[in-house]
Amino acid sequence: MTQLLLIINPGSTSTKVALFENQTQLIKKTINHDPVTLKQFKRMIDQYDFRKQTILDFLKESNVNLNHLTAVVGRGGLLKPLASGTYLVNDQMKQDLQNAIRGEHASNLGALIASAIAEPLHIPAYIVDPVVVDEMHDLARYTGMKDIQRVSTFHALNQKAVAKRAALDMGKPYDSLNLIVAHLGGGISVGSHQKGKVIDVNNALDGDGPMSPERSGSVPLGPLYRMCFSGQYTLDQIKRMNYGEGGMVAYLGTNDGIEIMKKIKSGDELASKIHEVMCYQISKEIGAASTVLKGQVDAIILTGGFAYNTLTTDLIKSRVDFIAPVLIYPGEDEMLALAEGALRVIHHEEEVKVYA
Ligand SMILES: Nc1ncnc2c1ncn2[C@@H]1O[C@H](COP(=O)(O)OP(=O)(O)OP(=O)(O)O)[C@@H](O)[C@H]1O
Ligand SMILES: CCCC(=O)O
Repeated sequence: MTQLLLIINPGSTSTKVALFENQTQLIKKTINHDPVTLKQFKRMIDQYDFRKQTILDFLKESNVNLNHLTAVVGRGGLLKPLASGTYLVNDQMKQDLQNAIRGEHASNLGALIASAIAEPLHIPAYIVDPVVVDEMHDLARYTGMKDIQRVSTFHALNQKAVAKRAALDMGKPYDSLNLIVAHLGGGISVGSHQKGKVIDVNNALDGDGPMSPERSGSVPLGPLYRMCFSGQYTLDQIKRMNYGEGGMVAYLGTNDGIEIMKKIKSGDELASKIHEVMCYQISKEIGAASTVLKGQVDAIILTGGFAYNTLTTDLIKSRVDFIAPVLIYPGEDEMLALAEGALRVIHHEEEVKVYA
């Protein structure tokens, strides 16, 4: 039977919308949001009406008859730690997202907008592999500060989708392989996939791991806490140095990979240096992940927007290809992964999970 699925993927800089007939993408649009427009909204939830309207406008322009939809699928946000899978959007989930119980992120809007569109049509809304998928082993949860625990927050949807695609291309089941997946997007996460489970990963949102186009990644704690208590900065300013205004954008004034590549090609030495620093830090994180997997690594996978750049992938490759073959899957597979997650539960191949 034909299933018509509306897919909604809110990112920090854009909202991606697609319509799938079963596994076939019929239409897709990436609606890029002007940073000045987004800056007007204090909290992520304040963007709800704006983002929802842009989606509805696109569906109207594309003459999509909403009455023909079978389900709406959104990218899942900062919820309680969850097992990988497809979840029905329910009241508890919506309440937790509205209250941002685990923090602010654009993906928090995925379930809320999906549900608002699905409810009047009396069809289900789902999320798949939200950013809080937690398969971390016990050792990875500890830090040297007794009161601080590491939590799993990463590009779970794309990391899982691309790892499964690579496994298919390698002719082996995903759960028989050890893979290191580095998602190189606006944020950067490097996951250690051990036989189908992401047993360790840097927290891409919370100042852990390599710097990224718009995040600081890990910094030494001493200078950071002295800054925090110097009286010169507000909490909000410090947060922005870590998230949104940290990393490449702090040095180069832009988080746009294409613009950064243009700068490098035109001989901008600072751009070239900072790009090399980012690649060095990503390589170090991959090296660390190889110890998590005790050196038994079948492949290293580079994915996300920055994996389109051969300059980036070559620099990383030159430092890590002694560990395992490096495979490049540029961009993301998130829209198909969302559609497939919903189809698996619609076809009863997998049981739908309930958020509590
Ligand atoms: N062809 C390209 N060449 C260089 N950089 C690119 C290219 N395409 C995208 N990028 C860069 O990749 C980054 C975004 O990657 P991606 O879409 O994977 O991000 P994300 O973290 O999933 O989410 P968001 O889009 O919300 O930042 C941006 O810095 C973008 O400029
Ligand atoms: C938490 C993963 C998503 C991101 O880094 O934006």
